[in-house]
Amino acid sequence: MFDKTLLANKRILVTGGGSGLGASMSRRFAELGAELIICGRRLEQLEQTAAQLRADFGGKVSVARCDIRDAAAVEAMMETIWCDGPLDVLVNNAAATFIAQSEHLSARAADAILAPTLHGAMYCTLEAGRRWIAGHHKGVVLSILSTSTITGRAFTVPSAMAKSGLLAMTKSLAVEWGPRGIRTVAIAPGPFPTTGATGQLRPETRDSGPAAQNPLGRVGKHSELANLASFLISDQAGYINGEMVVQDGGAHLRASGAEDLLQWSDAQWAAQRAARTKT
Ligand SMILES: CCCCCCCCCCC/C=C/C(=O)SCCNC(=O)CCNC(=O)[C@H](O)C(C)(C)COP(=O)(O)OP(=O)(O)OC[C@H]1O[C@@H](n2cnc3c(N)ncnc32)[C@H](O)[C@@H]1OP(=O)(O)O
Ligand SMILES: NC(=O)C1=CN([C@@H]2O[C@H](COP(=O)(O)OP(=O)(O)OC[C@H]3O[C@@H](n4cnc5c(N)ncnc54)[C@H](OP(=O)(O)O)[C@@H]3O)[C@@H](O)[C@H]2O)C=CC1
Repeated sequence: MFDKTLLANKRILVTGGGSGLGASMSRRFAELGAELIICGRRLEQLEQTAAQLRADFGGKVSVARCDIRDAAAVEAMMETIWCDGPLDVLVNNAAATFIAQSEHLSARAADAILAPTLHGAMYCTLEAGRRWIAGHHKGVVLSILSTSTITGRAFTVPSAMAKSGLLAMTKSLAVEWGPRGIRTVAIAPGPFPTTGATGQLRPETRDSGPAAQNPLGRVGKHSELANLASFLISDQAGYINGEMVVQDGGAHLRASGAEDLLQWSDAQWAAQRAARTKT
């Protein structure tokens, strides 16, 4: 689909690049010639993904153990990265969510979602952006958002709020940082099976799965998202700025993806709270 050198000479940080969609994007970027840095909280998971990428594609892949909720840790990670040269691309991928009745959300629960999803992505963007501007270096920020930015989404309100905030960041910085040579773009994926999404959104406990609800009758393939991401961060997309591309098979045109949960009984919600998974 792409020239094998599409991302040659690009140095890319993928937050949450050790697993899920972050790992799938990292894989495609490495295949297209990029140098990668992947970050997350679980060092062993990062090392395992990096070793596989090195073995498969032979390029340079580094890992950074970093909890992006911690602004000082993000700053330290960026300092370390810049010691070897500037990044060219930041992919804000790491995020958290779970389904819950909003009236049962404690402040700590709301913060557990907002902290990595909104604040963490913003810390990463500001740390990369200020270095690009100081060094007169071009950059691209790709943020992985959600169609909740268009529809809102019941039962995952902090996630919908965080993703909508990042869409505002994407549009605002397109204007503010565009003149500095920095593009900001986003993808709104529909359902793509991952351990994290399955664990937190519990499709197996819901009436009809995300594939059945989708106009195309299926969930997304990781390769589809990885290819879209590769295009958006490449120079071929050099005139796309401030845009969010929806990749959901048309699902959001039909419903937000949470309507089935309106039928849940109090007993089902109690069971959900009791069975909550932790990653
Ligand atoms: C493929 C299926 C798709 C079907 C639907 C289609 C629509 C798709 C659109 C999806 C949009 C976005 C998707 C995603 O983001 S998917 C990625 C999800 N991945 C993750 O969440 C991974 C990262 N997760 C984590 O880091 C943690 O699991 C998490 C942050 C969620 C919680 O861990 P943390 O250690 O921070 O939290 P604590 O255990 O300390 O708890 C803090 C407070 O939060 C409350 N809590 C935690 N989990 C739950 C829960 N499941 N339900 C209710 N409350 C929860 C916890 O009780 C604490 O509060 P209190 O101290 O007040 O008790
Ligand atoms: N899968 C889907 O259906 C959809 C996904 N999305 C979005 O796509 C992106 C990827 O989702 P998906 O792959 O499913 O999620 P996963 O839960 O599978 O992966 C999340 C990744 O983020 C990392 N991460 C989580 N919290 C932190 C933190 N505080 N600091 C650093 N890294 C962290 C995790 O690593 P570690 O645990 O080691 O920290 C993990 O590698 C997210 O932005 C999500 O909102 C949007 C719509 C649908």
